[in-house]
Amino acid sequence: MRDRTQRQLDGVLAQGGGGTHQNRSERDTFAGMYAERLARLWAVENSLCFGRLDNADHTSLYIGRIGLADDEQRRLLIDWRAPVAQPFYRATPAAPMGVTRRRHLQTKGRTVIGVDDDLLDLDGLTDEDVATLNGEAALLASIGARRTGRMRDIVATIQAEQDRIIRSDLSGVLVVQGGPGTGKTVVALHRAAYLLYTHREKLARRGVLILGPNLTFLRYIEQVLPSLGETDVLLSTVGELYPGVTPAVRERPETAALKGDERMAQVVARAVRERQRVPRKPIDIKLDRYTLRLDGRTLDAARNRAARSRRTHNEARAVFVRHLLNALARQAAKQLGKGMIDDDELADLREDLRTEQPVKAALNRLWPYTTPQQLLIGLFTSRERLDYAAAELSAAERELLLREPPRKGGDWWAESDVPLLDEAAELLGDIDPAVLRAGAWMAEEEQAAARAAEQEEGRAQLAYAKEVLELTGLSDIMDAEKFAARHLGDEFYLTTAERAAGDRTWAFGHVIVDEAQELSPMDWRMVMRRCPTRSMTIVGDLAQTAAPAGARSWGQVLDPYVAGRWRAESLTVNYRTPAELMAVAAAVLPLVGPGLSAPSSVRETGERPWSASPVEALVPAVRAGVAEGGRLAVLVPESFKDELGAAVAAAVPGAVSGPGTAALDASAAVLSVADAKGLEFDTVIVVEPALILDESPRGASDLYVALTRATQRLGVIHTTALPEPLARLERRRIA
Ligand SMILES: Nc1ncnc2c1ncn2[C@@H]1O[C@H](COP(=O)(O)OP(=O)(O)OP(=O)(O)O)[C@@H](O)[C@H]1O
Repeated sequence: MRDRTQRQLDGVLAQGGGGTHQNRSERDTFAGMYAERLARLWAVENSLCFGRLDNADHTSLYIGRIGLADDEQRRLLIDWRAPVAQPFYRATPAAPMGVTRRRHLQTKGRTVIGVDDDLLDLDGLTDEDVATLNGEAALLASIGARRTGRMRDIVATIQAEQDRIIRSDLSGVLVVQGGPGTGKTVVALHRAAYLLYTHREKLARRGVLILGPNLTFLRYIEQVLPSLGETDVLLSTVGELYPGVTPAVRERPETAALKGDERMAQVVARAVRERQRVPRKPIDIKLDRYTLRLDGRTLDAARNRAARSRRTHNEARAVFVRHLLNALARQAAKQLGKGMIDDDELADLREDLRTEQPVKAALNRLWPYTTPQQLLIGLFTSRERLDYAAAELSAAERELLLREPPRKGGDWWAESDVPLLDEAAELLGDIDPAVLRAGAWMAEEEQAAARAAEQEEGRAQLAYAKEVLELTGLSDIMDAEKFAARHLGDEFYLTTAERAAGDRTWAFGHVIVDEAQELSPMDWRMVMRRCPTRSMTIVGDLAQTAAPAGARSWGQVLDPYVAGRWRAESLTVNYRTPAELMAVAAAVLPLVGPGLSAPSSVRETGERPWSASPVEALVPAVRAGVAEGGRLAVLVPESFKDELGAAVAAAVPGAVSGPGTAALDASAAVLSVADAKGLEFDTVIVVEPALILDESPRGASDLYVALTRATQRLGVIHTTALPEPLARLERRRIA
């Protein structure tokens, strides 16, 4: 199939760029399609075939990452998402679904290196055999394996409770609550692949959005989907959802919490109305031949008419302007000594006035075109505007919102601003493209930003062109720049996901939210706008909520949108953390809140978690941990991050400080708990748990998250006394 696709692609590209526009665009479409198919076929190389089902009727089926048929259309391999593959994940001895044996195949390249059977035909088996059957060996081999720094797919070992979630209906909102390590992330990713496979028609055009907690996490999971065979998926954080803004400012938790509060929707709405306020006193507009006056009544009438038009602010401006220009034209006619004038004359006068500089200036002041950025900067840097727009907040709260204006070249946006920008964009609406192009109303910096975005686009096109040429082996004979100019028109080369990423108003076919407990009410308003059909999968753990504006119950989050219409599933088995470690984490749960229960671990390792003092023992402990092999993380209080990061990175070869791709690939990384959200490591060393506990209002959740990141070994290093639940850890002397 690869050879055939490669030949098809070569054929299309060899035709060159001539012909009519339509010919070219058809060729481009085919080239894009073949290149994508080729990439997909290369991505399934590892464990292409991982299972076999032997049926009671003596037929067999092979299960794999994708489906394959031979030239006579005989099925060679069944895609894991196909309905006939379902027994591979669901059949049990009690309900064998027509299957007598399920075989897991382990392969290296094209060689089978092991098989592992579940016998589902129970004749001749003891009760004990029956109780333990369910692909345990394959599962245990998979979860006990060393971690690579990237999440792997689990198509070969999906468990029955997970399979039910993966194949659940497309429509409606599905909430999956599950403790740490229960596979929420991995199940959500497989669900995306399953839905795109099963509902290709519906979803490919609209795409699927997957939201994760931070960029490191997205790097951690991004390879899982292509290896499952999907490309119409946009991975993003909530902070990246507003095109053109990259939040980089860290703010105080109280400020973030307030900005996530749903009262902010009212604040933004009032800030927009503030831009439409008209003065009580009349305004005089001096022109060459006469002076015109706009009195309070005329202004009020124009404003009310614009408001009643129910258009967005920027769109309603036309209504406002037209009303005022009419009033001005009538006055001008009077002053020019014309008695009654007809509609045509009025229209001429109006158009003359429209281009008069003093008139333009007055209209701009009265109802200014406004971008979401301008609105929020104007609001948060002016006490007066805040007093007006945020009158319902307390004085102390308004103080939290007040900020210095942006400095040239400096970062200004924080993650919690993003849903506010989105809210503002909804109310402000688009600015007429002709006005935008004229650009005069834009601040110089914004014009520069628009130019930079254009250049960035050009660079992205070029990079893509190089990639295609390399993939197709044509890079020696074709110049990437020429290729980009000829083949990559405005839109052609964009996948659904890329188009969606650049469009704030894109409506996705399905939205998956991971670590959903962290989203604030304002975040949810934005996310819901991206999914008008409310076809969503929401996965999270209320015991892990760290964000001050995060969720305390799923009902509280969802009832405002889909009251009584969402369904809940739970995952109860922890595939990551061994029982010895989970016992320690579970002891911390009562500090998080009443009534929470920990998931049960699927395996024991015999490795007991330990504690050691003082903090100076950290470097030798990291060295010893690295020597044991695998990947290690040191999880520290936010306030110690830089200092301890620098110390460990300087003393331990291969160790890195802080999040990012480097942290995923390093043998040891020093991270805050927030950086480690959703990730896992072979060994974890938690530093100063008492400080992690005290550092934020949700410190207990942070500590719980930290203690559940390890797949093998856990240590705690401290100088400050240990919190009570950790007091009985086995003491270790670090030499
Ligand atoms: N059926 C399975 N087969 C093999 N490995 C699995 C299976 N289910 C989960 N795992 C593994 O368990 C680990 C935890 O999964 P995942 O990260 O999805 O959990 P999570 O519920 O999102 O955890 P957290 O809430 O702590 O971030 C991963 O390494 C994942 O690959």
